[in-house]
Amino acid sequence: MAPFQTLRTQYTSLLKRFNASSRDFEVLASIPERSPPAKTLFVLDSSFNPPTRAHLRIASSALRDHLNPSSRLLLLLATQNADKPTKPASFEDRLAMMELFAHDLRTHLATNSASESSHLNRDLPTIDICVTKKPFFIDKATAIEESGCYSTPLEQVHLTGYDTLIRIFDTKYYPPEHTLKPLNSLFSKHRLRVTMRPSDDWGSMEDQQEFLRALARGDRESEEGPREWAQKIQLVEGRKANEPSISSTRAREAIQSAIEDLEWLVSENVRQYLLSEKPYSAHSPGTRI
Ligand SMILES: Nc1ncnc2c1ncn2[C@@H]1O[C@H](COP(=O)(O)OP(=O)(O)OP(=O)(O)O)[C@@H](O)[C@H]1O
Ligand SMILES: NC(=O)c1ccc[n+]([C@@H]2O[C@H](COP(=O)(O)O)[C@@H](O)[C@H]2O)c1
Repeated sequence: MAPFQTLRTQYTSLLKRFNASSRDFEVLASIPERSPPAKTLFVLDSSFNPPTRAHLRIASSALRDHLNPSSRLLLLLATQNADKPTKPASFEDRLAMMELFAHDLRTHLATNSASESSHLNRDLPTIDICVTKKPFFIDKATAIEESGCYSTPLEQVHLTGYDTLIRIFDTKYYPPEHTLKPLNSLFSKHRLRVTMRPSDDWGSMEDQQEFLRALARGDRESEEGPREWAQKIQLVEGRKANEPSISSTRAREAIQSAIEDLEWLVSENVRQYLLSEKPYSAHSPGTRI
């Protein structure tokens, strides 16, 4: 692994090249660099601000469930968000942390799968560090398809949390008709694997399962969301009831006021980067407001 500052400098120039290009999607790095052709793409789209152990669980559980030597994981950073304005850390810090997270994830998979399945150790998935300018899932999926980086047709499995599923199904994002019809381009070829995220804001596990049952009953057909789409969405459990909830917000708060909590909020190399490079400090070279 390159030293932190080298990593950051590398991503600064890769990002500059991407921003200056007309491309909507680019693979900036692959870990390891050489890899067999992919047959299924798992896509974890996130702000990675910073990457957390929740992201680690989402990705590792998907990769373990669909064990296949030709599975590929894309860690996808969107440089434009559908709702949130850009805030620290800088994109180059986030990309550096994504690469460190990719190493942590591969170590986690190797360590935790040894007794369950010896072949995963040999065939740890390749992880691509990617960027897109597209904030919406329908456009991200098309940008990946059209990038020429992967053979086509190739199924994408987008890994999201329940809060993101709700926003994918919010017609406010689809002008001018404001129906669910634009999602057809996603569900005709691709799938969602959604981790439940019970909370006061998003409801209990039962409430979250009911969302999918309602779709399967045809409750969204009046908005042009056919019931068959429910078969393309897999809901999986996230944290156990007795485990604390993890989010990037919580990790950012821990940096300010409870630095010891970073141990269970983020993976080890990401923690080391946060402690050494201080990407959320007001004096960080890349801080963006
Ligand atoms: N604890 C979690 N449980 C389930 N899904 C999660 C969890 N944390 C993140 N995700 C999902 O991972 C994806 C990327 O997450 P995102 O970058 O928005 O993280 P976040 O922790 O929600 O960020 P922030 O706290 O900065 O709003 C989203 O689809 C989100 O729903
Ligand atoms: N309808 C959509 O496709 C839709 C809606 C809201 C957010 N998003 C995206 O989901 C991702 C996660 O969003 P947050 O970082 O706001 O949780 C971001 O890339 C964001 O742009 C997509």
